[in-house]
Amino acid sequence: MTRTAFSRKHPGEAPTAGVRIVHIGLGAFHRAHQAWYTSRVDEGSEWGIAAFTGRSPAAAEDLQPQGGLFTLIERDDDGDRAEVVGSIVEARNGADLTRFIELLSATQTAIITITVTEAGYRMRDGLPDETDHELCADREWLVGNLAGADQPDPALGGPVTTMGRLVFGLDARRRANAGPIAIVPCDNMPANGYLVQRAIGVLAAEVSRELTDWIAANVSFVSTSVDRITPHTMPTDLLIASELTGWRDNATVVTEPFSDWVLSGEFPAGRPAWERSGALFVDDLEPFENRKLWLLNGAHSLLAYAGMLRGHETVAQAMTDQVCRAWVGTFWDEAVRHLPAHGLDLDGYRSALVRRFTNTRIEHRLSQISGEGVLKLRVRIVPTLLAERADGLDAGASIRAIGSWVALVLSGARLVDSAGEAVALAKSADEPVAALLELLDPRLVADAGVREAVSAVVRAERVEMRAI
Ligand SMILES: NC(=O)c1ccc[n+]([C@@H]2O[C@H](COP(=O)([O-])OP(=O)(O)OC[C@H]3O[C@@H](n4cnc5c(N)ncnc54)[C@H](O)[C@@H]3O)[C@@H](O)[C@H]2O)c1
Ligand SMILES: O=P(O)(O)OC[C@@H](O)[C@@H](O)[C@H](O)[C@H](O)CO
Repeated sequence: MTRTAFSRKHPGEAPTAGVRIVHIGLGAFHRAHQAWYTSRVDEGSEWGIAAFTGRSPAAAEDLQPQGGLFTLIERDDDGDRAEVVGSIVEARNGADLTRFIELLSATQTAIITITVTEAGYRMRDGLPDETDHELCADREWLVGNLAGADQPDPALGGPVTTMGRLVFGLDARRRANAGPIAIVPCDNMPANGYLVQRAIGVLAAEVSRELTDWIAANVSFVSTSVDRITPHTMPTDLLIASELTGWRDNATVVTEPFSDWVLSGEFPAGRPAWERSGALFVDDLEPFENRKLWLLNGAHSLLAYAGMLRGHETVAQAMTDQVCRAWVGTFWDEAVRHLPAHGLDLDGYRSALVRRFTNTRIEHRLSQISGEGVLKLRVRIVPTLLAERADGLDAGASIRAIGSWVALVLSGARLVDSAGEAVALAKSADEPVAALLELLDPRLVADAGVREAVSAVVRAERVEMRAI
């Protein structure tokens, strides 16, 4: 598939728009979500996306020869529907700082969206992680290279982390006097806009007063709640895509029909009319993000750890296990007690989640969800657990989720985690359960009831522990 060939066959369907959106983190989710939302409302081809990979250049290498075009398969219980999405007009290696800086220095660039996973922000306790070696190196580079009068040449290299690259890019925009811009993180983290604002604020303050002032006057940080279950693409999906579209595509993405995007914040240089494809713009994001992070992502993490311990491999499989399903129901009962009773249609949301989780044709692997447990459990499960305990309740299902993670860690299961060193240290502590809980939140360790209940889950699981 190439853009020229596609346009020839479908005149008018995929003209190449100029770049107005820069994206960082060219994974499956960006393609199924922000790129798709944009493609549905950009009839005038005004809002082209230049998408940069977060780390490995592989996604750009697949997409660039296709001119950024890719097939999105919407996979429902009763079939697949494919469309070719044309909103990504450039796919770039994230290390291509020359193009990145050029685009951020251009007035027409109005928005930066980000999907680099929770770990990609390299934050710890709400601040840039001081123990992250790459981030420390980037901080040194920023201070050493941006404080002077001349802009460093991006062709000679520069930061490697997302936050480092953003600060470099914003400083270039300031120097180019290219005007305001909105930064729109789309990862599953509470108050993600504020988080990025804080990280960038800390790094920029180390660079110069001019940069800090310019950011305060010109950069809007938009917080978002994003939703569309998008598993990793399987090799057979590429064949299915070419059968459905007649195009050979190396960058196919499979997703569910459902999608949701709630945003809060300003777009000082304009934006696509995303509301026409269903996005919701609100003043108060928190109830929406808690509903999504706790009910959907919390249940996902519970199913991942408890389901893996029970031998399941996918969300849909785990949902057919009545034991797992009952734990999910109880977890939802716990979580909804701490959400606003009105305005969120919690019953409808839960019913929809059951339908989405039991879509057997979506192969969403528990192992994919199980990664980054430390960061994920903190925002997906711990808030409900603490709120339940504060109300004098046992928080049994929240404890099941965390206890299952602890049991898996102690069983030696290979769980991907950027906090892997700290997890390994905790695992070898005299009291590993307490040390692992401490990593998630010190308040968990301070509650003897939680410690005992988690230990009970671990003891019960270890009896039947299989090699994983
Ligand atoms: N997949 C989903 O169902 C889904 C739904 C909602 C939100 N999200 C959010 O999107 C994120 C990405 O999901 P995906 O499906 O695109 O995953 P993916 O594995 O397809 O892509 C991940 C992207 O993040 C980049 N990345 C990973 N670690 C990084 C790091 N440390 N620094 C910089 N970049 C890094 C990768 O290079 C890649 O571009 C999720 O972590 C989540 O926060 C995903
Ligand atoms: O993508 P992750 O690894 O942050 O989390 C795994 C899933 O819980 C997540 O991707 C959900 O499927 C998604 O948030 C649904 O919108």
